[in-house]
Amino acid sequence: MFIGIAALVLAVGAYIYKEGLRPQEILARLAGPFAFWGATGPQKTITDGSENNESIKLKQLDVVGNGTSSGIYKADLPSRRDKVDTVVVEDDEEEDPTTPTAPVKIQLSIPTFEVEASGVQTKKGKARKAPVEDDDSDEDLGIPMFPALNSAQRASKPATIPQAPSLVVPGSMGPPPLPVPKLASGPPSLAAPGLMPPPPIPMRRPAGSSAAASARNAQYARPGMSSSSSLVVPPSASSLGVPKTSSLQLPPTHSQPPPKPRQKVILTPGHSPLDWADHQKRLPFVPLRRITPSELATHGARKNETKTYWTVLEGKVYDMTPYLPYHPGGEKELLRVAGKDGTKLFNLTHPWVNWDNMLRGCEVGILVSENEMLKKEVVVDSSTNGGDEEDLESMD
Ligand code: HEM
Repeated sequence: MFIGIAALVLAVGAYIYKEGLRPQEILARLAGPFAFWGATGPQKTITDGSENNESIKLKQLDVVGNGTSSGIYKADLPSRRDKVDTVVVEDDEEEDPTTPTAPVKIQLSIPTFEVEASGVQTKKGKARKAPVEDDDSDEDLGIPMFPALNSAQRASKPATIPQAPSLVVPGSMGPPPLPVPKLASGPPSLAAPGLMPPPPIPMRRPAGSSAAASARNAQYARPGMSSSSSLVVPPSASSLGVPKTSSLQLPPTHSQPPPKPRQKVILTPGHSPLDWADHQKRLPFVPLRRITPSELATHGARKNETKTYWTVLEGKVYDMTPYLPYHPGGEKELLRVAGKDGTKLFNLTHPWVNWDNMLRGCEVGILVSENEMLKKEVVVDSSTNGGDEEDLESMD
């Protein structure tokens, strides 16, 4: 008895070892003969289409649609297989071939997952051959169909994973950041963000902005930048808050008023400066004498019966009549000082001109006041000899 039981156990063990059955499969084999007890529908068997054509019993769990053979079946696989390409369903019942086929869903007991066989076709009235979804994971049934989120397989294949931040496993090395294209001569704002702040956006100044704003913007101008520096308005003392009476007042930007436009006239031929120099040498000598302002006035521009025009420069009286056609500024300008002292206006116009040398041949005397002329006349009358020439020399 004992030997018989031992032999039976050994035989069963050898069979299990030969078939490579798992515990679930063993239980399924043992419960197979009693499966019809819980059957809710007709019994079906499927074959895997392989050479040994091993049959698999099905237990219909649910009916899909009107087809009697369509539904969800529970299959008890007799053994482990690498692939089940084709499932042939042998129906016990006769079916109408014209009945539209419906998908057959097979729930395998080893392991517990569903194989959906779509497009089931009737074979010779009774048999059905339907392609079954390939089951490559039959050998590794305990491994999930897809790599787990924290698996090394997913982390080692960053290229196949979309670059979505949510799929990056914490703690693992994610894919390297995409290279950001940089322009060699582009502004810093085109570089990778976060390296340096973007440059300040140039704000357009409102019309009538103060010169202080220009001074603030001037600090961004590089020295030697003529384009920007020429457009920057130099700050004035008032714009910088410095009172005009303060000793810290900035020097004026313009030390003198802007020069007036040249007023040179086109001289007639033969009246150039060189011509005047030559003409001056040939002027007749005129003895110098004392000239009062009243006499000077008779040689003015208006009410002049003498038709000669005199002026006074630094106390010397000049007859500028021969110089009128030689004056580069025109006769009209020269006649403005006729009959009066023209020193101030002369120096305002062209202080660089050596008038003493230019008008040497035009000198007629010296300007004396009316009182001095009267005193001199008294002196002359009291003396026996006329001393006019001595007096003029002493005056010089
Ligand atoms: C009376 C003695 C004067 C002499 C000898 C004289 C001589 C000259 C000379 C040599 C120039 C040429 C300067 C240059 O090219 O740089 C000149 C220009 C001129 N002068 Fe006179 N001048 C006299 C009086 C006056 C007076 C009284 C006025 C006006 C009120 C006047 C108005 C001018 C003007 C407007 C120019 C042209 C300046 C310019 O644009 O270049 N001048 N004068």
